[in-house]
Amino acid sequence: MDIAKTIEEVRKMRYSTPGKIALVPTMGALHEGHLSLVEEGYKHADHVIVYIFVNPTQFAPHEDFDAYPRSIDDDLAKLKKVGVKHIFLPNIDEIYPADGIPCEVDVANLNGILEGEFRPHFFGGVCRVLTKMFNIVQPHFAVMGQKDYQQLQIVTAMVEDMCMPMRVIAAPTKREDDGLAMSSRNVYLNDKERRQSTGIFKALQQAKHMIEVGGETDPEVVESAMNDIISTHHFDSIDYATIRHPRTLQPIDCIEPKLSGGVVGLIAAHMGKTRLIDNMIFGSNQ
Ligand SMILES: Nc1ncnc2c1ncn2[C@@H]1O[C@H](COP(=O)(O)OP(=O)(O)OP(=O)(O)O)[C@@H](O)[C@H]1O
Ligand SMILES: CC(C)(CO)[C@@H](O)C(=O)[O-]
Ligand code: BAL
Repeated sequence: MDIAKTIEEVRKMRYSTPGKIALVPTMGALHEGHLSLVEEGYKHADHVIVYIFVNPTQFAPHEDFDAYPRSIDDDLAKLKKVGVKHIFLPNIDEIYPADGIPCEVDVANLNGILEGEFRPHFFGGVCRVLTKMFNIVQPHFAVMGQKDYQQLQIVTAMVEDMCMPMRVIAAPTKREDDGLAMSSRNVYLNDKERRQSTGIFKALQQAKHMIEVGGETDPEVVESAMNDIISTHHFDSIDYATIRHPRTLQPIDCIEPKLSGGVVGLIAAHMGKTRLIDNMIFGSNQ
């Protein structure tokens, strides 16, 4: 495995590697969801570069930057097993030099809502680090997970609107057998919380059934059912459980079954000290 630690090293790695390059951005603590992004990368590109960087600018001071799970040796072993040969593992100073003058990258219509309302630092930090990483590595593709649906829409919009010469590829959400979306933060859940946490998937499944089988068109009726299911699973609080337009992420008046791309159900809720998010597309094939 070739591990680049500096911008100079990763550029050298990237330009001495012929063919198409897919970049898989991660914050480490890798699970099968991340490995599925690698697999997707190899469908489109000759080489996959994975970066591992816990990005400080997307965490608010009260959030879990220090506690965020870190397991570099384990991560590298997992990547080796799925055939990844190119890793970028920068330290914080390499990406955010102390004498750098910070720039903001703002996808204005999408940054302030949903996740952006509850984590105001989040998308500014994500867009900033990804702009840096995309410019550093200059890949043909970046592979990102649908689990972080709003992040995927924002990064896709950023790449398109800023005419970055690359394409964002969306990879489906990998789930545990009981439906819980895989996430690095799932390790925070104790056994009881882990069992209750399936409430989010169950709420999304119920919404899917109401829309696709029951023909429900009123978003408020579906949102109310999702909230009820999450509440019965003893979540401590719900940040949102909502039905939105799949690209603009704006609220909709009516769930129009023929709407191209369907609608998206998005949930963020707190189970103990763990904040979980998930989403599902409904009605896209009708
Ligand atoms: N279950 C999953 N299926 C597919 N992709 C995923 C899954 N979980 C995360 N990803 C994707 O992996 C990339 C890196 O995400 P990240 O390192 O934050 O992992 P995470 O599991 O989402 O962690 P966190 O618990 O911090 O949300 C993102 O593009 C994210 O959407
Ligand atoms: C895309 C990302 C790696 C940027 O730090 C992060 O937000 C994540 O892990 O989803
Ligand atoms: N999975 C997105 C990274 C974060 O929640 O900080």
